[in-house]
Amino acid sequence: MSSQDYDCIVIGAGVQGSFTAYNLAKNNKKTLLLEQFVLPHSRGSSHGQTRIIRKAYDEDYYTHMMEECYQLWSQLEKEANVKLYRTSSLRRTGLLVMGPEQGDYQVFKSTLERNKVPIVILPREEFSQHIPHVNLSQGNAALVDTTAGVLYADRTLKTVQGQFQKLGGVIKDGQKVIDITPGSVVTVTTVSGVYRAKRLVITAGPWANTLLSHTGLQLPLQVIKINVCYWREKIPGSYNVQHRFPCFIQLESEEAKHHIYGLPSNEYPGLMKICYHTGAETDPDERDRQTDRGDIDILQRYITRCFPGLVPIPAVVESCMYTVTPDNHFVLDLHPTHSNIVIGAGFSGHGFKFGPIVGKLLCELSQGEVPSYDLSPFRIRRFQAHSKSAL
Ligand SMILES: Cc1cc2nc3c(=O)[nH]c(=O)nc-3n(C[C@H](O)[C@H](O)[C@H](O)COP(=O)(O)OP(=O)(O)OC[C@H]3O[C@@H](n4cnc5c(N)ncnc54)[C@H](O)[C@@H]3O)c2cc1C
Ligand SMILES: O=C(O)[C@@H]1CCCCN1
Repeated sequence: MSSQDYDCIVIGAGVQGSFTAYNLAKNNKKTLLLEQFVLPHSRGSSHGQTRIIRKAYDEDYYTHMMEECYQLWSQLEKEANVKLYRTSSLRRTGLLVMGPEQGDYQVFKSTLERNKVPIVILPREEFSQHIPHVNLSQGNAALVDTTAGVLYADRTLKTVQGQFQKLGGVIKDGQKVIDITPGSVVTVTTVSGVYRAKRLVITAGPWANTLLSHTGLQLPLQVIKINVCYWREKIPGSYNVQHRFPCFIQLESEEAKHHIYGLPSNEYPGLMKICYHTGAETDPDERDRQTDRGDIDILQRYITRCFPGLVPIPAVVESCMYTVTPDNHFVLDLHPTHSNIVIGAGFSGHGFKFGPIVGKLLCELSQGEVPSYDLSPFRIRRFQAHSKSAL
C-alpha cells in the first residue's frame, strides 16, 4: 500500500458522510472524506441553519433509533463543547402534530404512546390557549411530542467535520469523484487525484445514482427540489423560539395531501420557516433551473387559513433537495455485488436528525460488524422490482 491508501474512503461530506467518517476515525480507521464542492457549501441537502429533531414517527423503528440518537447528539455536544440543538429544558420547542382525527394522526399517536414518548394531547377547546396564533382545522386533532426541538444544521456539519479532523481524519474538498473502480482494493478517481482504500462508503445525497453508475447499480431514487420558505410575522415575536413556539407538522390538510411543516422564527429575526414536504423533480446539477412554485401556492393558502399572524407571501425562499425512495425509508446497506462498498442514500427529507446513528451504522457495515439495529427496512433488496442491477 502506498501513502495514498486508506482503510476507508467516504464520498460526500453532507451530514451522513461526515458522521460516518467521524465514526470510522473514532474506530482508528485511516479515513479520507471526499467532497465535490469547497466546504461549507449549500448545493446538497444538509445546508441551512435548522432541522427538526423528534421522536414522533409512524414506525416504531425510527422512534427506537432516536432514543439512542439523542444521546449521541449530546455526546458530540459535550465532546466538542458546542450547542447543536435546542432541547434543553427552557428552549425545548416540542413538535406540534396536527391532522385529521382518523388516519396518519392516529398512527403517530399510537407509536408515541406505545413507545412511552412523553406527549401532551391538546383538546380542541384548549388548543388556542396553548398554541396562540394557529387555527386548528375542522376535524383535526393535535398533540405535542415534548422531546422534539430544533437542530443547528450548518453548525453540526462544521462540528462533526472538525472532530473528524481532530481524530486524524483527512478531508479533501473541491474534489469531485469522477470514477470508481471496485475490487478488493477500491480505486477512487477525483478531478485531481487517485485514492485507494479497502472499503468505500458512498453518501452522495442527490448524486447517489451518478456515483453508483460506476459500480453497475441504480436505485429508484427521485431528486426533488424543495423551496425553503420563510414567512414574516405580522406581530414580531408571535411565532418565536424564545416564546417557546413549537415546530409543527400538519399531516394532511384541505390544501395538501403531503405534510406541511414549520420551525419557529429563530435564524432570521421575525421570519418563520414553513415548507411543503414535496416539490418538483430536478437534476441536482440543474437545481436552480427548476422554477416550479406549486408548493408555494399551497403554502400561501394554508398559511392564510391556519397561521393568520404571518404575511402569506414568502419573505425569503432558499433551495434544498430531497432524495426520495418509493417508500420514503432510507437505504443503509452493502452494495449487492461489491461487499466492501457501503451505501447510505435516499434519506427522503427526514434524515438529518439520524446523522449520528446513520454514521454509526454505516461504519459498522463497512467494518463487517453486525449492525446495532435491524436494517431490514433499509435494505436494497426491497426495491427488487425497481433496481436496474443484477440483484
Ligand atoms: C428543506 C429540507 C428540510 C429538511 N428538514 C429536515 C428536518 O427537519 N429533520 C430532519 O431530520 N431532516 C430534514 N431534512 C433531510 C435532511 O436534511 C437530509 O436527509 C440530509 O441532509 C441528507 O444528507 P446526505 O448526507 O445524505 O446528503 P447531502 O447533504 O446532499 O450530502 C451529499 C454530499 O455528497 C457530495 N457529493 C455528491 N457527489 C459527489 C462526487 N461525485 N464527489 C464528491 N462529493 C460528492 C455532495 O456535494 C454533498 O455534499 C430536510 C431536508 C431539506 C432539503
Ligand atoms: O424530518 C423532519 O422532522 C421533517 C418533518 C417534516 C418533513 C421534513 N422533515
